Amino acid sequence: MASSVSPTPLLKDELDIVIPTIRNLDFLEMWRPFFQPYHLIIVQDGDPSKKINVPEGFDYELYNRNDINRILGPKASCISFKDSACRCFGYMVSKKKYIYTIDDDCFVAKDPSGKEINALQQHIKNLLSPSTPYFFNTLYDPYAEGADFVRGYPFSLREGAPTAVSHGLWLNIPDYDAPTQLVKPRERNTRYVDAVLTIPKGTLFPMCGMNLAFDRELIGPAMYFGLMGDGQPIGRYDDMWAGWCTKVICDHLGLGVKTGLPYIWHSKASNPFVNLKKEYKGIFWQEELIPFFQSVSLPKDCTSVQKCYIELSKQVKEKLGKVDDYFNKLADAMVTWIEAWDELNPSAAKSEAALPNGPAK
Ligand SMILES: O=c1ccn([C@@H]2O[C@H](COP(=O)(O)OP(=O)(O)O[C@H]3O[C@@H](CO)[C@H](O)[C@H]3O)[C@@H](O)[C@H]2O)c(=O)[nH]1
Ligand SMILES: [Mn+2]
Repeated sequence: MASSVSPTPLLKDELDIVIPTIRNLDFLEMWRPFFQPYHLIIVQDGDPSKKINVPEGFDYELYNRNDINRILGPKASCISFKDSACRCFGYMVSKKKYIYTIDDDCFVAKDPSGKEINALQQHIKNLLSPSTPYFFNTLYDPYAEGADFVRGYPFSLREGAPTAVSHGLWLNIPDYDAPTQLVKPRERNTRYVDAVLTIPKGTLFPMCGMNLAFDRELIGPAMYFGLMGDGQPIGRYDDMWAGWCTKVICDHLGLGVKTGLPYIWHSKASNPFVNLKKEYKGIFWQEELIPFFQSVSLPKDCTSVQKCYIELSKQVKEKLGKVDDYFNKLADAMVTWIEAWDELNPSAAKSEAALPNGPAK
């Protein structure tokens, strides 16, 4: 039987919540019932002299730009400034097995019955149950209560693959790109789709960083949110870049990526004109980036996330450096990120991915 009815463990000592912010964190009041047991890692972006108020009763550590520069020294150059991409610093300094990252304009959503959604609990459920990247289950998540593998699903594949990423969605303000926001300024997402899907092996997806959880030990070093914001020619492609790198590495290492439940309520539409300026180059660059990631092949001796990521950075430099010099800088920053990661996580740096590479190709 694929589904299990045991209660979802809290994992309160195994999971950190990472929040990038330029605002006060009053949104936490609404999440208190779900987030209070957890340790928060707050990455304060922008002016480090600004005081960020954290509501009473939360256990947290807060890092501003001065802290990032102090901790990483010259390697701080790989952490974006004045962009939510800075959140990946929180992934690096965490010591926990799991990460949940959420934006400070995301609130508790309600399901169609009116019940408040504990997004964190659903992400934990998603991460603790296997994925099915090698064969699509038409009844969606076979490990969910009340579901299973359907007839014709090979029994040899029903053990599934370890889940590395749980990608949640958003009610109200959808994560649209600027052109779509401009054309449909009043569109709101009111559709609650009660499904969790594994993204099939060999398929990329647009990963949004607003409501995202992942197994830091399985895939953490791939979750670099790139060079965005101040001094960079592009923004709002931080999570996209991380998602494309993560997916090709998950496919290579035999790990799964899920998308769907849980929903959060995204309350604030960012300015579409500001977003257009940030996204502009990305909108045509991605027509070259996607074929690149679709054609990425990682050698068999890339048996750890770090080795995969370094190999990927070489291919980025070789194949995307000619698209724009930005990708030469990004490829170098990818290496700096891994160096910084391994410096802050020395024990993990030595561990190899002890995971099957999925069924023989
Ligand atoms: O310079 C900044 C701007 C914002 N933040 C913090 O990042 C998140 C997201 O900010 P916001 O909600 O204003 O922006 P969105 O357009 O909704 O962000 C989504 O789009 C993508 C941006 O790359 C990403 O998937 C989502 O984050 C908030 O917590 C801000 O406080 C920041 O740190 N620095
Ligand atoms: Mn937002």
